Amino acid sequence: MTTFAGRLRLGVNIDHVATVRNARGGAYPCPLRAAQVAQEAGADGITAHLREDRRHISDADIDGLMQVLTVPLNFEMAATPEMQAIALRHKPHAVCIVPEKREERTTEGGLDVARDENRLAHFIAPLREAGSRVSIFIAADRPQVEAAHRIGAQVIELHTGAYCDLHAEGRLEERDDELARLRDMARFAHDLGLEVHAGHGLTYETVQPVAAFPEVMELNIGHFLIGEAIFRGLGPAIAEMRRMMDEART
Ligand SMILES: CC(=O)[C@@H](O)[C@H](O)COP(=O)(O)O
Ligand SMILES: NCC(=O)COP(=O)(O)O
Repeated sequence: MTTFAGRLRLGVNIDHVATVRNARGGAYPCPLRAAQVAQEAGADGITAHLREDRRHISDADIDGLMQVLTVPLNFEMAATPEMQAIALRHKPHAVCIVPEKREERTTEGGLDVARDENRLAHFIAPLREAGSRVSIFIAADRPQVEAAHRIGAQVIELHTGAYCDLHAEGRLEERDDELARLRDMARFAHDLGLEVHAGHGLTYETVQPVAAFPEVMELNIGHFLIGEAIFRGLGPAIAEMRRMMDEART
């Protein structure tokens, strides 16, 4: 039987507060302060991606988040020994394994779990044993969902970047096709027993159709909210996203 538990959670990604800070190399704006504001504005969790090149979030940011957060940390990382050691030291609530390329501007696609199944199964086992929920960031692609399930992940996060890009480019038929793929894979993953999250590139214009999928338990949203904070402040920007998510779910 299909069951859907709890309200849709909002994870606020604070990476790009660190991007602005790092543009000048100083201490502000402070990602920890952003996390605290996000918590107060209704974020159910904080997401931070410690990239191998440390272009935004730093090791010290992760240390600080582990100390100050009162909501769960979703620690995004590449499947490398260095990142595994950091995750095992901190034991965050959740670890989301993402693909990473030095030359990319942002996370361009989902992880190819199907191609790297054996290695990834061994890679995530100790993270699960340490108590972190393991999530895999993938495209809306059935073989990838099946492979994520086989390796023992508890969660998948569906990459919504393609859907959002197609919307921004006005390619509306293709956008709707991608949205249909996201909906089908959310359903399929849920029926396999995986918890389903989604995120990347979501905005006020694109969030509601994804928030309306009953199988989706969490959305992770960052870049747009940090940009919107310039105009209305971080707390109000998050509160409006929260309101739109709730509206889509009713
Ligand atoms: C994995 C993911 O979607 C987010 O971490 C997003 O990538 C934000 O970080 P970047 O902008 O560095 O890709
Ligand atoms: N995993 C997606 C995420 O954390 C937020 O992505 P974005 O909203 O910064 O593109």
